[in-house]
Amino acid sequence: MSKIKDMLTLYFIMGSQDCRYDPTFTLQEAIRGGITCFQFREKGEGALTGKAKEELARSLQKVCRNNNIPFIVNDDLELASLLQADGIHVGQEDTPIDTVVDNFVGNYIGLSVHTKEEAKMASIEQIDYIGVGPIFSTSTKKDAKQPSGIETIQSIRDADISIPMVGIGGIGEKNAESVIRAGANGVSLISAISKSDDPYKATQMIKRML
Ligand SMILES: Cc1ncc(COP(=O)(O)OP(=O)(O)O)c(N)n1
Ligand SMILES: Cc1ncsc1CCOP(=O)(O)O
Ligand SMILES: [Mg+2]
Repeated sequence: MSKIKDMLTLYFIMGSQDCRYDPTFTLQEAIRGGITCFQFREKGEGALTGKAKEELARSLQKVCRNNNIPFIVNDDLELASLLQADGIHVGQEDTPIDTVVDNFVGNYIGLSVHTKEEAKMASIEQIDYIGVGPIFSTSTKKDAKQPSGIETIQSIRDADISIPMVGIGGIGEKNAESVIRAGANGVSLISAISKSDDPYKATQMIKRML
């Protein structure tokens, strides 16, 4: 399997606003449990901004570096460039992909898509993977669209779009396998790990399903 597909297997996303415990501890436990990639997404109610956001990003990046886990920054092209992150993830309403391609020198560019039509519109040669969702209902992202179900993943694969893909939104131990069966290369998730009372065990349980 390709390096990027391996990397996407268990893609953990979080920011301080999502965590039950200290974010650095949460990330360390998730890494110990078997995540394969991390996205720093400091966003929403209670999120840090400015220097505090940058400092947290730097310390989480250090944890990733020490454990050979790719460190991806959500939305913030300036921060991703400043930190020389491994990747950046943007959505349909974020910085346009052309601008990201022209300004970001890291390895990976990810794009969110909600439908098969958006996946078809994506300039596949400019991006490394897509994040498809929300698949199931989520209370983590307040402005999330309606959940589409695993059918969207199936329909993207049926349309012969073979780009590496992760599902996102409401994914946990009970439904992770169905997302992979539908054709995704991995699952990305926030609360199933970040809000768990035992992030290490929660990660392990999900990893077993993949
Ligand atoms: C892997 C992955 N997939 C999708 C998203 C969602 O991105 P977006 O729609 O831009 O929403 P925000 O996360 O920015 O609120 C993601 N972050 N990661
Ligand atoms: C960032 C994002 N994009 C679509 S759903 C979502 C939130 C996923 O969080 P959770 O895994 O807690 O449902
Ligand atoms: Mg975004």
